Amino acid sequence: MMEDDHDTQRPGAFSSPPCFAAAVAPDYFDPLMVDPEQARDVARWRKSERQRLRAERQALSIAERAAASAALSNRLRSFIAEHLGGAYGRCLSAYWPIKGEPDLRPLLAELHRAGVGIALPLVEIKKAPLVFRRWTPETRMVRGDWNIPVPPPDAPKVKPDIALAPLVGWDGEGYRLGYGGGYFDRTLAALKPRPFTIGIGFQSSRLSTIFPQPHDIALDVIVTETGAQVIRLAG
Ligand SMILES: Nc1nc2c(c(=O)[nH]1)N(C=O)[C@@H](CNc1ccc(C(=O)N[C@@H](CCC(=O)O)C(=O)O)cc1)CN2
Ligand SMILES: Nc1ncnc2c1ncn2[C@@H]1O[C@H](COP(=O)(O)OP(=O)(O)OP(=O)(O)O)[C@@H](O)[C@H]1O
Repeated sequence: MMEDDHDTQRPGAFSSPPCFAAAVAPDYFDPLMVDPEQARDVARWRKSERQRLRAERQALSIAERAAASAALSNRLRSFIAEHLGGAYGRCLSAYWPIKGEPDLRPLLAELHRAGVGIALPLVEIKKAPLVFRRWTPETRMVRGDWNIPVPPPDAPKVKPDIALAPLVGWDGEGYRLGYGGGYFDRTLAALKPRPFTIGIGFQSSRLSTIFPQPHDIALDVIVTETGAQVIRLAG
C-alpha cells in the first residue's frame, strides 16, 4: 500500500513532481530574458545616478527652479497647443511636485480653466499600476503614499488621454528614470489605449543612455525648460 514511499527512495526517483526544464529546447531564446548579472549592474548604476541627479536638482536655488519651471510651463503650453490641439475636452494627468520637481501648478490651473480635464496619479496599491483621480483648483488635497498630496477618495477615477511623467533622468531615446518604484512603466503597460506620454524634467538631467531594460517604455516626447525633444508623433 505505501509502495510509492519506497519508490522515492530509489536513486533517480522524484519526491515531488519533476519540473520540465529539460523539456525546453536547448536552443530556445527568450527575447525578453535578460542576463541577471547585467540587470543587477544596471539596477545598481541607476540607483547611484538617481541619487546624483536628485542631489543636483535639490542644489538648484529657489529662484533657478522657479525660472526653469516657468520656462518649462511655456514650452509645454506651446507643445500642447501646436501638437495636441490644446487638449480641450481631453484628460491630462499631471503630478503634484515633490523633491524639487518642476512646478507646473499654475499651468494646470490655466489648462483646467481652458477646458482640459486634469488628473493626478496615486499609488493606491503598492507595486500595481497608478490610479488617476480628477483634480480642479478647488480640490482639497490629502496625504497619499510617500506623503505625496493627492485628491481625496471621493474624487472621480479617470483615464488620462495624455500623461505627464516627471523625470529624475532621461535619455535621447525618450527613456525615463524615475524614483525606482517602476510605477510609470507598470501604468503605461496596463493602460489601453496607452496615453500620449510627455516626460517633464530639467535639461540638466539628460543622460547619454539609461540602459533601457525590457520593462522600460519610451515616452512620446520630452519637454524641458529648453524645449520639446525626442518627439514621436503618431501619423
Ligand atoms: N510628484 C510625483 N508624484 C508621483 C510620482 C512622481 O514621480 N512624482 N510617481 C511616479 O511614478 C508616483 C509615485 N512614485 C513613487 C515611486 C517610488 C516610491 C518608493 O517607495 N520608492 C522607494 C524606493 C523604491 C526602490 O528603490 O525600489 C524609496 O525611495 O524609498 C514611491 C512612489 C505617483 N505620484
Ligand atoms: N510593467 C511592469 N511590470 C512589473 N514590474 C515592473 C514593470 N515595470 C517596472 N517594473 C519593476 O519596477 C522596477 C523599477 O523599475 P525602474 O527602474 O524602471 O523604475 P522607475 O521608472 O525609475 O520608477 P517610477 O516609474 O516609479 O518613477 C523594475 O526593476 C521592475 O522590476
